[in-house]
Amino acid sequence: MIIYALFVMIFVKNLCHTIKIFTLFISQMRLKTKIMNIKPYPLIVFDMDGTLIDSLPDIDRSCQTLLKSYGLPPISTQSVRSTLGDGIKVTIEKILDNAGKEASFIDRNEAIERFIKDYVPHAADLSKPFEGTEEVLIKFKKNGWKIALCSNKITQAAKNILEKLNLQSYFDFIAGGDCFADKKPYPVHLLGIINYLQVLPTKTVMVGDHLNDILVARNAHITGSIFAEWGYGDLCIGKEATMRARSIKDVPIIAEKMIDKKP
Ligand SMILES: O=C(O)COP(=O)(O)O
Repeated sequence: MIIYALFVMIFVKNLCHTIKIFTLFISQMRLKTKIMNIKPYPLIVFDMDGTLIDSLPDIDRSCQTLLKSYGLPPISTQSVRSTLGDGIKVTIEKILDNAGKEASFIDRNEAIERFIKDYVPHAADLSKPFEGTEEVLIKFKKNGWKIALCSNKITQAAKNILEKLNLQSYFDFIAGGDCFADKKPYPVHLLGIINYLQVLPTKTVMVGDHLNDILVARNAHITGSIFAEWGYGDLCIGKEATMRARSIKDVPIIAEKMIDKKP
């Protein structure tokens, strides 16, 4: 009887051990499959304002409408342009901070809401893609690249613009500044896109005209960045980028050179 009980105990112990090994084996197989599923597609990530789209006219119009609604005088388009890059919230704060004493009592949150209400539905009334944008997107698609947008704009505004300009279908993912826990230059914005598309940071290139675009590429440790010299940013930002491009039409050839396309 004792010997029989001993046999049962040994059998149960071995069975538990076997189950443990089997579970470990299954989880390792799952991990291997997940790693193998990461596709070798290269990814090109574009900033929007001043890189793909000349969006300043609509932003400027909504800024002037906002100032007028508070009885404040208009400001120059150049001043509006200098506030771009960190998203709408920062743009409105900067504009009101520069509007003098009369603007100091304006509730910033209410002003941002007022701006969004006017801007989002009209974000593409006057905006146009920079010359060559569509042919560049077609070229990337043909060459087997994934395409994403990484903008500090509100996602809905970015989508409205791409839809109205018939460019939305080229994008595998559109991530505005409200898409992840933080926005450019924080790496979570770009890494969120990379993770969503299941591609590799080492096969990703970021294109942009603002320091945030160059810094997000650096912070996310991707292949590198291309500074958009045709955009709204100061040309000296180009020194911080991996490469520079004079025109959007030069981007595909530069990006191809930056990426090692071997699997
Ligand atoms: O609207 C902004 O301030 C910035 O937008 P962008 O990231 O597309 O340049």
